[in-house]
Amino acid sequence: MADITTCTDADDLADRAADWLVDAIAATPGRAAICLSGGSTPKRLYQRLARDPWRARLPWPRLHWFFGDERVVPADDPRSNQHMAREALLDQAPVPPDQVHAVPVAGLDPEAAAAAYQAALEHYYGGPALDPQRPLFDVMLLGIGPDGHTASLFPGSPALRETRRWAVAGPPGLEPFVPRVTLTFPALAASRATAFLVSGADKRAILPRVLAGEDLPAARAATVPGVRWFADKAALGEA
Ligand SMILES: O=C(O)[C@H](O)[C@@H](O)[C@H](O)[C@H](O)COP(=O)(O)O
Repeated sequence: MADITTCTDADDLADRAADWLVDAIAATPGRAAICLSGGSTPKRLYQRLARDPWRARLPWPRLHWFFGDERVVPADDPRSNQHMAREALLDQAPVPPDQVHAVPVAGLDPEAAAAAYQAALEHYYGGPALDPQRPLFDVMLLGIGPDGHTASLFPGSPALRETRRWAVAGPPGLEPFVPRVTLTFPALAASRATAFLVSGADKRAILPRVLAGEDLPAARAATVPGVRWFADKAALGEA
């Protein structure tokens, strides 16, 4: 049975997810890696983390920030996940700049960006092989698209079959139709704690399909033990 926190609305979802994240980090000793989701839903959560009470409760000097996927556009492009996260959180809080590990899209070559991100992940982790006893991330935040994608793992994408690399380039599956870099299932699964944030009536059709375990990327990513769901009533069809 899915562990779903039913939230009144997008603001309540952001409050509850922020509390969950702060508690998850408090339970993690030492350096901690938070992998941010893109899209629009998480923005409210990120804005909350930058302000009290959550700001005061986060151990900023020991936090490292990663991205579950990125649109291969300039870092200052409004479609960039890095751009959204910096505006909402990373440039608004005491985050050491070298602890933000954005997908390197500067050259705008998706394959090169994926390879560079893979190298950055391996450098942070300390090697190229994931140890199930030692997760890569401490917190993984994910969303679901109306087609059942998560990160930039879209239905039918070759990236769904990747078992070795942690980050790959891939085609867009939905707006914005720009090339993507995405974490793969092995990387998404390598997290101590995982939460899906699902808000809005446009998720009303896809959410029950994902929760039912249909063959969809978000459903596969949600098979990790202990996954949490924060969904508002609009997405649950209760509003
Ligand atoms: O780059 C992206 O778009 C995200 O990583 C993507 O996986 C997102 O989580 C879903 O598309 C849901 O997006 P919304 O939260 O905007 O509905």
